[in-house]
Amino acid sequence: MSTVRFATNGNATNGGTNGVAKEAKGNGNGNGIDITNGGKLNNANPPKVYIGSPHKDFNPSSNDSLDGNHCTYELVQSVAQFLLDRVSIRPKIGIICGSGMDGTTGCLADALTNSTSFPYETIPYFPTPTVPGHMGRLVFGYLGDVPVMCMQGRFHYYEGYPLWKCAMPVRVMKLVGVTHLLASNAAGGLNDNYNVGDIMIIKDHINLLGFAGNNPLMGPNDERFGPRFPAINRAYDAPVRRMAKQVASEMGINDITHEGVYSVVGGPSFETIAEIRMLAALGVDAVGMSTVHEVITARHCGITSFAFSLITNKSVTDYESYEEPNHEEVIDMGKQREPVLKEFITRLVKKIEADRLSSK
Ligand SMILES: O=P(O)(O)O[C@@H]1C[C@H](O)[C@@H](CO)O1
Ligand code: HPA
Repeated sequence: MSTVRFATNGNATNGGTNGVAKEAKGNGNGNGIDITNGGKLNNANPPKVYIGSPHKDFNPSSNDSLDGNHCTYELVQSVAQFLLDRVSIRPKIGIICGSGMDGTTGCLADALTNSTSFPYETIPYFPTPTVPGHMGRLVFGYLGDVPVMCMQGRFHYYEGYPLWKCAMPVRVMKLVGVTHLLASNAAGGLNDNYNVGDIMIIKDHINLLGFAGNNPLMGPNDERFGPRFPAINRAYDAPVRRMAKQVASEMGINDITHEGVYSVVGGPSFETIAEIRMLAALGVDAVGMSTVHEVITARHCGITSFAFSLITNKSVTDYESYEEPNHEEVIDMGKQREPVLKEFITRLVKKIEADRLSSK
């Protein structure tokens, strides 16, 4: 595996030859309006849409930057171009590894061959993960002969990033050419039939953060990514879910594989007993702190999405219980299940690729 260390975050040192430094400079006044033209709109240089900027007048005076509260299509494009300039493979499948599956050793990303790896801090404008167990590398390579790009570590709302920024790498995937997203996560199991170590294929979600008025698509919308009001009722692709169930049968792990509803909470505190009981009453089978913002962002820009949870702990529903969930058990369970999950994902990736090529 080769590791690329070209530039520190936001400071591309390539002199603009790959479009990164050039794009990052914007037009000098930061709003896409040609001030040499009496402030009139210049059609060749339409105003930029500052995605994820619910603040002020959507007209930041500084250069485009992910440090502040805004981001543009052009900026995401420049990040994608930065990567495309440095790798030769063109993956159609993007993978996001959840807690415990993205550690330093034995993780899925290590299974990639002919790989090139970018620590997040070397990718312009990329956030950096702060959670133990989330390594923080973007790895391009082949998984069972299929080209993929793999996020070894993701971003959570509780780390302090707005949701659009947590999900920004999904938009980078889109502009790199990805058509299918596979996301994994660690989750607490609410369904009585689930055991620790089981896999839950996500068939739907309840976006509790969205109920509270927080969504990765909030703020101005750039139609080049997708529509203002995207449908999300078919977010978890049925054919890919069928393929995943087929994989589970082939691997002989049907008894530990389920299909269910995932709900996202903001974290980082785990849930109270009353909250778990409420979620169970709502029909939630597993609860976690990620994935939903990524899938919404992926569906918005037309990426076919699949996600699954590894049940790393059973949610506590009993006031008499002395059990407490903790992050260490989450990571331990991820490590224990690593070989099974690696096989599961590798086989699924092969099926998706075969299906993609046959339906061309
Ligand atoms: O990134 P995921 O959703 O796998 O991580 C879960 C949620 C928290 O980040 C952490 C709690 O232990 O695991
Ligand atoms: N709750 C929320 N997130 C989680 C859990 C949980 O019980 N386990 C792993 N991630």
